[in-house]
Amino acid sequence: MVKICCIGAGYVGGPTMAVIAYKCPSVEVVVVDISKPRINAWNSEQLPIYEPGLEDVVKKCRGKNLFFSAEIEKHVAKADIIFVSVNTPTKTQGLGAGKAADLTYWETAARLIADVSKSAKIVVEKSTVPVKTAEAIEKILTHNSKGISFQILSNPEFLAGGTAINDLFNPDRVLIGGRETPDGMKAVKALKDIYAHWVPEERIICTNLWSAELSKLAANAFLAQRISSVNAMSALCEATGADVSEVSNAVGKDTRIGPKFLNSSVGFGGSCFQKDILNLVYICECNGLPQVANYWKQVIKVNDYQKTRFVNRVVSSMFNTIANKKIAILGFSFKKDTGDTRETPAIDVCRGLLRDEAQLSIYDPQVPERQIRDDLSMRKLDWEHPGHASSVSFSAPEQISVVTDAYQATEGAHAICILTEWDEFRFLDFQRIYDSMPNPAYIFDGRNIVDVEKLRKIGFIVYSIGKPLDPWLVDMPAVV
Ligand SMILES: NC(=O)c1ccc[n+]([C@@H]2O[C@H](COP(=O)([O-])OP(=O)(O)OC[C@H]3O[C@@H](n4cnc5c(N)ncnc54)[C@H](O)[C@@H]3O)[C@@H](O)[C@H]2O)c1
Ligand SMILES: O=c1ccn([C@@H]2O[C@H](COP(=O)(O)OP(=O)(O)O[C@H]3O[C@H](CO)[C@@H](O)[C@H](O)[C@H]3O)[C@@H](O)[C@H]2O)c(=O)[nH]1
Repeated sequence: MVKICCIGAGYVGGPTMAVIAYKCPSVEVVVVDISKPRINAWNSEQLPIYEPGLEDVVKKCRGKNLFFSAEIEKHVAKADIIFVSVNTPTKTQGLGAGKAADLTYWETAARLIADVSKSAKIVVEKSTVPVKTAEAIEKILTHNSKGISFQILSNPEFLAGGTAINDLFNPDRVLIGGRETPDGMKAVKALKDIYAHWVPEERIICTNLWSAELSKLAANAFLAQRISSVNAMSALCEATGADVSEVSNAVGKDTRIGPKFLNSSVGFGGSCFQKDILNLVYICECNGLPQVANYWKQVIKVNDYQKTRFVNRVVSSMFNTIANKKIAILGFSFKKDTGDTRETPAIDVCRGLLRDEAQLSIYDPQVPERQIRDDLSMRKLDWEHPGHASSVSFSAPEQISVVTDAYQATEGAHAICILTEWDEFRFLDFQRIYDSMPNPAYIFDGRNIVDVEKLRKIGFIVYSIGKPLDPWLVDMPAVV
């Protein structure tokens, strides 16, 4: 029986390994983590992450061929294939701070593998890492390994939050990079055989190591660039009377461009896009390519601009003062169907509103109050000026209340900001909400999910990103 061990039981390690176990009953999969609470949660009724379909898959395999354990050394030693799916955040200090990937967790994992291994291993980079990381890992393993053979593969993950299980069941592609030596090719085949249990062969792409590592960063950069492109257009739409949805539709009909990922929004969030682009920028700079670095940096700058533009729109529409006004925040996670708040645009938008002394009443169907409060009070790295002590933090707990339904959040509010596209927000009783709010009652839709005409008929002043402006907003002072 092939034995797989995955180091890192997070958003990627957990779901990915659960699907491998589910699709390959003849393979034993153990997911290990340094966080005991996380492992306990994986072994409980309340899984540590929310993903549609995940619970079902886990329950079908857990205790049969899928195990979660904190005994890292024991399971690493026994495994044939070791996936490393630890976090690779942006470095916050030292060389490359604000851009480079922090590989501390990765290096710790690699050293542990070298220490405890007594037989040949295939080590798979599942985390997103800078190009050439495999070379560094190879050095750590071979210099500490008492002659044991290690093959390093790059097998980046492309799942998206909220659709992880579907993405893993039906991936557009599985990418495997390996050394072009007989042993390297043998290792690639061993991993390919795992995925071949359910992924059609033509969707399993095999490349050299560096192409696989770079393709992951490139894919995220291309995706984020599409969003920044459409968000940049949204500002121009508002200035000219064009409608960004019509523009996206017309542009996306070109088969060379395609319709996906052209939804204008308050900005992209999530743990990957910003981190991976900054990582790419750093790699370009290290390779003497400042023009290429600046090109990609602009994707993040436009994203920051979009969030600031949204906040300024709210403040300027409300006579430049929101001090002590109640503002309802609907949605805090970085997208619907996930409780993940990493880099969610809601953090920056809420902080912007709090700085103008608003009173926020926040509701999200999946994010717990503790998480929201931590996110809003945590110091946040200013990626452009990482050396500054100004990595801003915010703490004014009395300005924030976190509530358990949308009607509670909106009752008595001067304005509503929709920051996540949860389906339930489309079906709210907006007449009831309007009747509970003082006049003028505003809705700022950062996800373009409401029926603007219907809400204007009720009496709301509605702002939708990139849509023709409400007559009320036309003469308000320009934003950023
Ligand atoms: N979240 C996503 O949707 C996504 C998608 C594709 C790729 N990725 C990449 O996958 C990697 C993991 O992301 P994630 O979202 O799962 O992170 P995560 O923070 O949710 O999980 C990482 C886990 O690794 C554990 N860990 C860290 N060091 C360890 C060690 N030495 N030994 C054992 N456990 C250790 C942590 O305790 C944590 O539970 C990152 O490189 C990320 O960029 C993430
Ligand atoms: O048209 C769009 C599409 C997305 N978004 C936003 O973009 C962010 C990221 O969304 P998405 O890409 O769907 O989720 P992630 O979980 O961040 O997934 C991305 O990042 C992962 C981690 O690397 C990759 O594996 C995935 O392929 C890649 O899509 C979210 O805030 C979305 O609301 C938009 O604003 N407009």
